[in-house]
Amino acid sequence: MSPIYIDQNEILKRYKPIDAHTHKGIQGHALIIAGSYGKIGAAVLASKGSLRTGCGLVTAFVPKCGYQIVQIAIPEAMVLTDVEKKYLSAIAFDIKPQAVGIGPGMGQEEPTQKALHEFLITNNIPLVVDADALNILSKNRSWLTLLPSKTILTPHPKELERLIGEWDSEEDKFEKTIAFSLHYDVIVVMKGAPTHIIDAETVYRNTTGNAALATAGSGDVLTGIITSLLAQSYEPIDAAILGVYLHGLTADIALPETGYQSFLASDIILTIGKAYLSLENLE
Ligand SMILES: NC(=O)C1=CN([C@@H]2O[C@H](COP(=O)(O)OP(=O)(O)OC[C@H]3O[C@@H](n4cnc5c(N)ncnc54)[C@H](O)[C@@H]3O)[C@@H](O)[C@H]2O)[C@@H](O)CC1
Ligand SMILES: Nc1ncnc2c1ncn2[C@@H]1O[C@H](COP(=O)(O)OP(=O)(O)O)[C@@H](O)[C@H]1O
Ligand SMILES: [Mg+2]
Repeated sequence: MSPIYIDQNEILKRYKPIDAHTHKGIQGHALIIAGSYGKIGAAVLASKGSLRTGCGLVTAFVPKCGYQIVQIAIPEAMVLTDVEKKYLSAIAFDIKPQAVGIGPGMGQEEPTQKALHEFLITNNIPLVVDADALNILSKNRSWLTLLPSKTILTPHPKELERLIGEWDSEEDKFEKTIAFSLHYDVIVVMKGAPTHIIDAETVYRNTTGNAALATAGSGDVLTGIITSLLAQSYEPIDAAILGVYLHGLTADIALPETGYQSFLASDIILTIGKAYLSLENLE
């Protein structure tokens, strides 16, 4: 297994500069399904990450307790609420998003597990699956076959272990993840230092990012970034590659100002603009 390095060359092959005549109606609508009582912040971080990455519209689907929080934290986002107060129990919406990001801060209550199952049975919108949605799938492995082809899964190492089982070496970890990607026809973003992306037998290795990203919510923001790119019509593999690269690049750009310790997940969101601008300068 020799990886393809995700560097400036790989990014410029994939990056699509903005069309001067675009408008919010064709710039992509991302739906973020996330949050539970005490973890509405995860929905806020993912939704804000989506908006800053350039999709035209973002809707957050959250439990009722998240309504005011998201509206106040992000006036640009629209909010739909579940019937339940503290957790998700029935995922229903009458909008037509081009991509859905599901899982950050969602918890694993029984009704939430059922809601995810029912959503997956009918959903055919391109999907990013993270955090508790991954943990629920690990507990209900037969539901993995319901994922649309080339769904993007974004596990951190513990979530990956829950999905593929324990590994006894790095090589074994990659072999198991490749087998998983092939079996379920999904893209696996193996988050870490560095992050690898597995698309069937192809392995990509990211070249951006640093230890400043070891902070609460940085994965939630990545989910928002990749969902936004997917909503903007990037192919799933390109959304995963560009998303992971931009996410890491924000930490590299911000580091001289924040240092490792004081960097927050919100700084990723604030620095996405500079990360994009650095791509424009490369062209
Ligand atoms: N502000 C918020 O609302 C936040 C909500 N969050 C949500 O909280 C829920 C729980 O997420 P967690 O990831 O904390 O819980 P998990 O139980 O999935 O993961 C934590 C465990 O994984 C291990 N781990 C994590 N990253 C690792 C790495 N790079 N290498 C080795 N081990 C690693 C940790 O040591 C720990 O044992 C998720 O739904 C998540 O989205 C978190 O993102 C934190 C912020
Ligand atoms: N030391 C590190 N170097 C580079 N990237 C890191 C490091 N630690 C964490 N990250 C990145 O930060 C993100 C953490 O995601 P995750 O663990 O899901 O966070 P959370 O669930 O709190 O949002 C991943 O994208 C991971 O690759
Ligand atoms: Mg996470």
